Amino acid sequence: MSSGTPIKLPVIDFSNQNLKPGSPEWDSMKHRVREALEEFACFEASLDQVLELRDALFGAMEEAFDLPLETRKLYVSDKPFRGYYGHPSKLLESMTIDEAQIAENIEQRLTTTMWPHGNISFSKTLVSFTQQSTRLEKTIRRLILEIFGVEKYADELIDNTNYMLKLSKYKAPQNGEPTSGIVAHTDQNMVTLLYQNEVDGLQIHNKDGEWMDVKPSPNSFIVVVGESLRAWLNGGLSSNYHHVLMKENKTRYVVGLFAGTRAGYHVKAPEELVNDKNPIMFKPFDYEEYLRFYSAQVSLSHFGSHLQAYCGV
Ligand SMILES: O=C(O)CCC(=O)C(=O)O
Ligand SMILES: [Fe+2]
Repeated sequence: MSSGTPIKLPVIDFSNQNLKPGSPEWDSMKHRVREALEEFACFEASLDQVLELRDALFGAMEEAFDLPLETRKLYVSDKPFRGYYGHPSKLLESMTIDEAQIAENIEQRLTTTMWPHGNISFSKTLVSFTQQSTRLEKTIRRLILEIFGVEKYADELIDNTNYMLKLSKYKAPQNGEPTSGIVAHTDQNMVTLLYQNEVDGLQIHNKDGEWMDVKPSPNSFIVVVGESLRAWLNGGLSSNYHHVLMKENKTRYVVGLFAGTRAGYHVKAPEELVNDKNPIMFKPFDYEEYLRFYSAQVSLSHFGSHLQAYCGV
């Protein structure tokens, strides 16, 4: 296990809520996002507004996870969501929310699994967090599509997005030795945003295949490109190899927002990105169907590019 070298990822500020596509600020962010993704397949997106939720979010997670269960992961989706991400044994609750019912649903289905009598303030915090982070993700995806000159597909792609919120706790190492929190992988979805408490642990591969410690600021999300976006862009971006190594003697809490595509939507590179020099890399696939294949491969401890094995051309 590698101790890792500290790295400061490029930080791109998304706090301006009036940011308009086509404005000079938008164009300069686009260039910075492109540079960051080419170099690291990863960057920090800062959003000052999230600081208002920080104490409430991690405070409630500490309380909620302080129950007999070892690990708690909760899944929230803003559209009907079936299946799971990762190991089903770790799935505590899967649920759907829609704009109108978002607060009520979280209240009833999510917090009651942690607090038998509900927890209104935590549900409100989660609703605000979901709204802030999904909005940020959509902006980032628009910028990325523009980088590749295919922004005309942004609405369609975003409309076919399924969001999942995963709340995770990583226990401090028991005997002082660095302990694996999550094994090395690439994300299989489109884009992931990670928001953590003050305890670091995420490591990413740099271009030379060395592990780098990621140290995000309190107002930053770590943005990770997944395999589905790589496939949709016909290999235009790489997806980032990462894992979690727990080194500090403290508990780490992370909220991850996973943007994937909904069942029935075929992930397929637009024709603009396919030509003689860049032949199509993956056959069109349904993300949810692919996830079933992926989960089976992972539980058999098979490594390598699962997407390549599933639908590589
Ligand atoms: O906890 C983290 O920082 C990373 C989690 C992760 O990589 C994942 O859930 O896919
Ligand atoms: Fe991941």
